[in-house]
Amino acid sequence: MTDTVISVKELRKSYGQVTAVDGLDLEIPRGQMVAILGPNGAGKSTLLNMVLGLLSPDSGTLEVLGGPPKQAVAQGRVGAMLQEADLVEEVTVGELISAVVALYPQGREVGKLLSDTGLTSLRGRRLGKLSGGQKQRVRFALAIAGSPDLYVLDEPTVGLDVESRRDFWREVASLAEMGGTVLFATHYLAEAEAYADRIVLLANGRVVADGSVATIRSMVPFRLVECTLTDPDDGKLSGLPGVTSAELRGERVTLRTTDSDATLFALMAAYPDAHDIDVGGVDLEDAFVTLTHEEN
Ligand SMILES: Nc1ncnc2c1ncn2[C@@H]1O[C@H](COP(=O)(O)OP(=O)(O)OP(=O)(O)O)[C@@H](O)[C@H]1O
Repeated sequence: MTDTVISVKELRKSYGQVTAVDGLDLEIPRGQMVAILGPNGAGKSTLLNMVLGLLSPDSGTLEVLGGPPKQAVAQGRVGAMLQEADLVEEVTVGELISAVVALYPQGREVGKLLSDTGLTSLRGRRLGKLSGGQKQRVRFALAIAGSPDLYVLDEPTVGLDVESRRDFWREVASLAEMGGTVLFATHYLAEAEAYADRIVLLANGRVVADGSVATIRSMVPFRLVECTLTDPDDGKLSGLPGVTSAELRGERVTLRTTDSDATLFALMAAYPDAHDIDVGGVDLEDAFVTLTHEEN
């Protein structure tokens, strides 16, 4: 059995004049939890739809579980949760989930599936009567109903409240612990930071960064120096060695710098009363903005 779950080489897809995926290479091994990040229009959904066999590439190769995506999906080895997938309104949660579980050779036990996805109390309710977040939980239950090898989740936590999000990620982590491979797209960077083993950052249909959160953060050649000053002066701070930008919020100052040592020495000389000083790397959000802007 192959240990590569997704293998993508030189993948391209355009819609008329718009190039959505532009020569993408990606290998995802079994058991990895991979977040696909990128600004609006970066090509995330197009990539996921090709992985699910819903869209055909224009060129390049794409294999899922060692064969064409449609084959892996037909074998029930891929579970998907798509943005705003429609649900039949008239049937109840229990009826739908039982019917879908029965389609799979390795369908999960319905009662356990309902409790794992927080749907037990909604079992008898018609889908048309569910709230947006409850529908999202049903979509998740459908994605995991067949105990697939690969989970493809497109913005899975949109519409979920704080507690449901936490429960959702706990469940996804347990799927990965049991050897499942998870590929998810999200705009919630904190979720990617907390749960992904690996981040693939897309911009304009290309991979601009690929690695752990720490790797992605270290790709940005800036550090942040934060401190509290009495009477900070924007112009003076921006002129300190290494500083590329200064942000002032009252007396709290954040300096972006390419040379934190030089900045710090100059800062202490210019403002001897500087206190509560923090020096650190950029966070994932800063790295995201910097790396995707460079691409543009
Ligand atoms: N059916 C379509 N017809 C024409 N253009 C499309 C179609 N679907 C997507 N596009 C375009 O392809 C590009 C990539 O879109 P895609 O939906 O893959 O991006 P995304 O990263 O998922 O974006 P978002 O974060 O906004 O969901 C965008 O420029 C988009 O406008």
